[in-house]
Amino acid sequence: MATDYKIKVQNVTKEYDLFKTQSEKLRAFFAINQKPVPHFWSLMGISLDIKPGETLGLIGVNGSGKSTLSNIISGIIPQTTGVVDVRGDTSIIAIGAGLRGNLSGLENIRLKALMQGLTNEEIDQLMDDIVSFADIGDFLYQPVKSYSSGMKSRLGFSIAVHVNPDILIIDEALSVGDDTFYQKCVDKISEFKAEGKTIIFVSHSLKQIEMLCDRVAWIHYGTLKEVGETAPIVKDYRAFVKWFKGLDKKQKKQFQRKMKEAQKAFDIDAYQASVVEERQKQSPDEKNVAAKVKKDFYGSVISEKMSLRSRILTWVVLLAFVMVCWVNISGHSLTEVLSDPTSLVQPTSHVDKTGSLNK
Ligand SMILES: Nc1ncnc2c1ncn2[C@@H]1O[C@H](COP(=O)(O)OP(=O)(O)OP(=O)(O)O)[C@@H](O)[C@H]1O
Repeated sequence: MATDYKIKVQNVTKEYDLFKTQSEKLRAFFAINQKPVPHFWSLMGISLDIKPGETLGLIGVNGSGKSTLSNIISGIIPQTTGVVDVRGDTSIIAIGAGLRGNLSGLENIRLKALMQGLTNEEIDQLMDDIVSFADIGDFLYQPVKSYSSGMKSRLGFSIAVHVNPDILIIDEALSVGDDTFYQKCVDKISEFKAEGKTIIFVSHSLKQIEMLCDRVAWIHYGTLKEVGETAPIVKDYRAFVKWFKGLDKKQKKQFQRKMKEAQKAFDIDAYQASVVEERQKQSPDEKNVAAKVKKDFYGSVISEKMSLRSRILTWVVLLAFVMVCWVNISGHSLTEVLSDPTSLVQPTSHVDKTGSLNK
């Protein structure tokens, strides 16, 4: 069946637990954390369709959630709720995304291409093109951790555009290259556009956005503020930036604090209820709306937190493991312990060669 979208994002949220230490994280995992952990909602319900062959720009101030959204679409991180339907292979270019610091540039090319599903023969055929586009000279043989951000971006961009993805996601990767490389990238993006590929372009450069994007989504502190034709959205965003710049230092801080507080206080259940209400209003005859919305919210999501059932199961497995170890150490047989658990705390008795019972 033909589809009218290449990527569908519906009611997508992303929650982060703001743990202070690793042990706090571990205790929360085993549900033995007493202190409540503050939460932060990086995305608070984004719904958006991206059409096949379009270039969609993502704009917004620092920390608004652009990278979170593009990472969810490219499958790097899971969403907390919502549907993300991506119809094709994605390749993401962010500064250093997916590059392994301890491997050389050459090894990274092979690894990333293999991960994109290419065979070794296909990689061998592409290798010269990738190397020549990246143009990083002998650094190719050095570990990527020694690269500058510009070099990482060159390598990442070159790999991503040569593995021939259906969907290209470019997250700020053009902001760190020099002019020559920038032009090469723009030409490559235009080539992709002409081939009818779908592109998501994240950038703070409104000039680049205006030059490359058919439509723009303005992400504003975790919400989708506006989406539509490039010119009017960029105009509105410029007006917001001008307004913000006009505030004094204290007003700016206050505004940012207010927005971040709202992201901490976001109530996912209230949001879900509002989606149910909206859907009921739109289609009053539809049955089981609440159940359907619940399925849309959580049906395609692998929870990062353990459910009560999983927690109980984990504890049972752990206790069983400790018990088996204890039985082993104690010298009693398992059947003996199962029939009389108190024998675990009693000394082992055994029959010696003469047939007498020793304790
Ligand atoms: N792993 C994490 N743990 C906690 N908070 C996170 C994590 N990753 C991102 N965030 C928070 O989520 C919010 C959105 O971050 P994101 O990187 O998506 O923003 P952005 O719009 O891409 O910002 P920028 O323009 O600066 O790149 C930020 O407030 C950030 O601090």
